[in-house]
Amino acid sequence: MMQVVIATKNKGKAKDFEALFNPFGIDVVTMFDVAPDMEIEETGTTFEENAILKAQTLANELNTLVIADDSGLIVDALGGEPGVYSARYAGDHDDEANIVKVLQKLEGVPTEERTARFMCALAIAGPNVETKTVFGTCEGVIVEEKRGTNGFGYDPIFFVPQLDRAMAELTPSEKAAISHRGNAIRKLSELLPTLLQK
Ligand SMILES: O=c1[nH]c(=O)c2ncn([C@@H]3O[C@H](COP(=O)(O)OP(=O)(O)OP(=O)(O)O)[C@@H](O)[C@H]3O)c2[nH]1
Ligand SMILES: [Mg+2]
Repeated sequence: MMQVVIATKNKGKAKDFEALFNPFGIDVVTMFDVAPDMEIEETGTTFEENAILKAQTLANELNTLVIADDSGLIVDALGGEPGVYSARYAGDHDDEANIVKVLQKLEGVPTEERTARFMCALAIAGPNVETKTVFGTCEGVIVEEKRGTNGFGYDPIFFVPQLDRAMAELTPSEKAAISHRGNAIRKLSELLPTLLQK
């Protein structure tokens, strides 16, 4: 079976990538499988910088083609926070604490001002290719209470007007069809055939 290596240690992201790649008969391999002890410090100040950093570091280590995802939530009323620091906004990878912090900061903010978007930068790096980056977004509104149990991160408070449900109320394939990650992958897939020929 064909496989793609993703430079991630986030199990929620890995599930998103499975929903995106498995329908094409492609297996998803993560750092848990190929580099469980490796820690990549995200020192960049943009999604793009961190995605490139993660993709190149793992690609150099494995000498193979690697995709990395750096992503986050941008809330307009919070001046773009939590942004690049989404995973560590309240506590390090503490999804529940991160949600509580966003909801507290938005207390009293009316629905029409609770607009937000998920951003995803995907970088692809490998031994014989020039590193490439693509971006995907998904527009939404931050609701006042959690809804649904699917997905990860901020999905329970991210309402998708297009589907009239929160991201955490979508099935993995429904999320894949509209998410920032799905939109970025669809751009990357246009580049993949050229990249893989090199
Ligand atoms: O509700 C969400 N649905 C999503 O679809 C989503 N995508 C990103 N995020 C948030 O942004 C952080 C990424 O930070 P991030 O790119 O550094 O990833 P990470 O540290 O979790 O894993 P890794 O890939 O770096 O190993 C994540 O932890 C989440 O808080 C999401 N939240
Ligand atoms: Mg990270």
